[in-house]
Amino acid sequence: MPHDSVAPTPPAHTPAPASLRGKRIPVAILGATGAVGQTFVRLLEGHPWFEVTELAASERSAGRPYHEAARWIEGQMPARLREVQVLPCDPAAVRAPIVFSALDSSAAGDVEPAFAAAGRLVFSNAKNYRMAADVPLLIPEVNWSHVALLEKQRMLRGWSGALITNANCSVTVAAMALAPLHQAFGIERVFAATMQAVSGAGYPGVPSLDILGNAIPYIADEEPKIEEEMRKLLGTYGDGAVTHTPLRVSAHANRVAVEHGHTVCLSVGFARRVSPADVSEALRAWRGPDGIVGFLEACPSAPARPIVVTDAPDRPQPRRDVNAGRGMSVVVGRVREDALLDVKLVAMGHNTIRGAAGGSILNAELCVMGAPPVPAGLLAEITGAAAARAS
Ligand SMILES: NC(=O)C1=CN([C@@H]2O[C@H](COP(=O)(O)OP(=O)(O)OC[C@H]3O[C@@H](n4cnc5c(N)ncnc54)[C@H](OP(=O)(O)O)[C@@H]3O)[C@@H](O)[C@H]2O)C=CC1
Ligand SMILES: N[C@@H](CC(=O)OP(=O)(O)O)C(=O)O
Repeated sequence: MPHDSVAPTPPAHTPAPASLRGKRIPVAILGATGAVGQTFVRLLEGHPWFEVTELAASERSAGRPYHEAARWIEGQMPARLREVQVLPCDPAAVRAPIVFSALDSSAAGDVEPAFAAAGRLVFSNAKNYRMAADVPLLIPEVNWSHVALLEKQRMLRGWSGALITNANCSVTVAAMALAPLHQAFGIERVFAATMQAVSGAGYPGVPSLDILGNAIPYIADEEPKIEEEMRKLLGTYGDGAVTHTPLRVSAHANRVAVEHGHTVCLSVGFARRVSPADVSEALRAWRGPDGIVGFLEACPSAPARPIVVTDAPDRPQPRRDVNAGRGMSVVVGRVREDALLDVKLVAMGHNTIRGAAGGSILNAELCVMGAPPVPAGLLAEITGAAAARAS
């Protein structure tokens, strides 16, 4: 299939924004021992703008060298981090101005606001604050305009830092496929059935005897998250708030014996007559909102194409397509007429890269670039305060 399907590698050496003055920004990873935390470590190793300087996790891991605290899942742990001592998730112990959170939701609720209150720019993967009215829930190509919420958030909460969230991994895959169609034609109804990889359940996750040779038609809390987050992601920003789109969404969430890559089968009903050919054309042309395409092109983690459309009758497949765009592209195929709604299609994307760590890193890259409407001076304020703390 003609797409840029390659294994994840450190990002290309994109020129850094002038504001960095040749220096990389120190970043910390909270929840660094887990499946998403380790994906952050892998993706950030060799990153041209960010340098992982601190790793934090629970009290069970704090004080131990990283190689002892983390059971490394994929490839090799970067040698330079093996002996780094894991810190507790406490802003008094972790100094970096930018914090990537891969925390379990049981910890994220208290820890993430504590870091934002302590002047850090927090990029969260946890579910806790995604639906809060003053918290941006971002997929850059889908709804970057929602980052404008930060202004209100910092004022209302009195935070010198800020909190930005990522969407649930299944809804990320679905929303990337639906956003171009919603913008072009207006979607009224969506039926979504997922087939979700085991890495979505974290480490150690689902017991092997439950999942091998099996499919489990239940993932706790997943279906309401898909339905609600979709309406916020596809909503519009104006006057300091995001208006959720009045889309009717019905989701079925299933766990399958796949390592990485969430597949979502979608049937879509539009406000007007739309053909499969119209859908394919809109998906192929889509790059995201005009205002940020130039910024995205300069981001080391952005894929050349956010959506890769395939005409092959049996794709996308996680094993073959999950690393498209270094895990940052969503692959869409099987676009065809639907007897119940209008058009149906299949979307698949990497759950721990686009659906989690890679998505957060892309959000951070756009903030570093100051891609509008990021509040003016946000990064300078946060890194300046960090420099003052360090001196
Ligand atoms: N896996 C995926 O595809 C996706 C995951 N997410 C979300 O990302 C987050 C991380 O997921 P994942 O990596 O899969 O989960 P894991 O269970 O693999 O990792 C959880 C991490 O949280 C840490 N942690 C747990 N409890 C505490 C605590 N009380 N205080 C501090 N740290 C704690 C763990 O540290 P320790 O090792 O010390 O226990 C570990 O580092 C979750 O919120 C998840 O919902 C979002 C999208 C996709
Ligand atoms: N529930 C997802 C992963 C996840 O952690 O989602 P969330 O961050 O929305 O809880 C899965 O199992 O594949």
